[in-house]
Amino acid sequence: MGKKYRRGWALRNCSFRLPAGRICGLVGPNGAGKSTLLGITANLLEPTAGTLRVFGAPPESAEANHRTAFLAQDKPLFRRLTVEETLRLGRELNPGWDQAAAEDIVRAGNIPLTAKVGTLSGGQRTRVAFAVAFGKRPDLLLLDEPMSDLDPLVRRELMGVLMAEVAERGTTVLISSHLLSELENVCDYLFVVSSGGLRLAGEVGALRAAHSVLTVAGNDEAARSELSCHTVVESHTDGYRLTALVRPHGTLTAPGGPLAEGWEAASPNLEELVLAYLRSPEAPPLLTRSAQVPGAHDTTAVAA
Ligand SMILES: Nc1ncnc2c1ncn2[C@@H]1O[C@H](COP(=O)(O)OP(=O)(O)OP(=O)(O)O)[C@@H](O)[C@H]1O
Repeated sequence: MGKKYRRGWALRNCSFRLPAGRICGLVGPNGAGKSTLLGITANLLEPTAGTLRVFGAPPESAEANHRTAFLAQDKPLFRRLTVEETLRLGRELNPGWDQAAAEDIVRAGNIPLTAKVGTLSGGQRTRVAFAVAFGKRPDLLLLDEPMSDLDPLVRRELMGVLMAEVAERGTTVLISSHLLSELENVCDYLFVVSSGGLRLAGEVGALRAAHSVLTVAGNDEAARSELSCHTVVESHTDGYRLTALVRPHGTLTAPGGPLAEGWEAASPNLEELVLAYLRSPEAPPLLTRSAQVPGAHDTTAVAA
């Protein structure tokens, strides 16, 4: 699946799958194509090439629309409506609407139902947009940098609501964010995009297990050449230690393994993994088996 704007391709040759029931972090630098991917999934944009399927159906189908809720980056709400009227609109547009769930989220922020949306702070508006998205009781929740204007306590609270919802209902979530530490706590699946292409996709645990952070004292060519039997995603030095993120081939630390004495190996956290791939656009992409679309070319499957 791909999307071309007048300036060029925003996404290109994106064939991947997001299995249903996952909470997937969508990560990448500014302009990588994250909002474009979410917009196509939410049926606000059309792909230029290839196809995207939501629950196996086209995004424009009634089924996909009915089961999907999208919280866009700019949280579009009608400024002249009151909070109460906004929730009523949600109720009228969505057959499965859960008024109690939506009102609970609004009330927890002490937002009067009679307040006009245009008079709310940015964070309060985000809370109302969250309430509308959750009130829909979606099977797929698309969140585009949802937490950026929220204070830390509210972030934690709404993340808690998100986790409870997902645990209770098995909702599939695709959430874009630049806050890697926050994603690490909630996501069990990860997509890393850069320059319109997918770099990493799969279960966070499997992606971490497929990589190692290797360090060694010094900074010489000999040390770098010892890494050549592995796929080196990225390496850097602070002048004293060489650090590399690699996809190891074979056992690293076993006696007689491919690394000489002095090397230390550790499992990367999500932040180390993402940063290494973003720093090295030339590193080969990695999709775990569950993220691949078997036999399909230029097809993206969400909640499949
Ligand atoms: N309506 C548009 N017209 C032309 N180009 C666009 C349009 N929307 C996005 N683009 C371009 O497509 C590319 C991807 O943009 P997109 O908004 O999907 O990135 P993003 O990963 O969400 O970025 P950010 O992290 O800054 O929100 C960028 O180069 C952007 O300039």
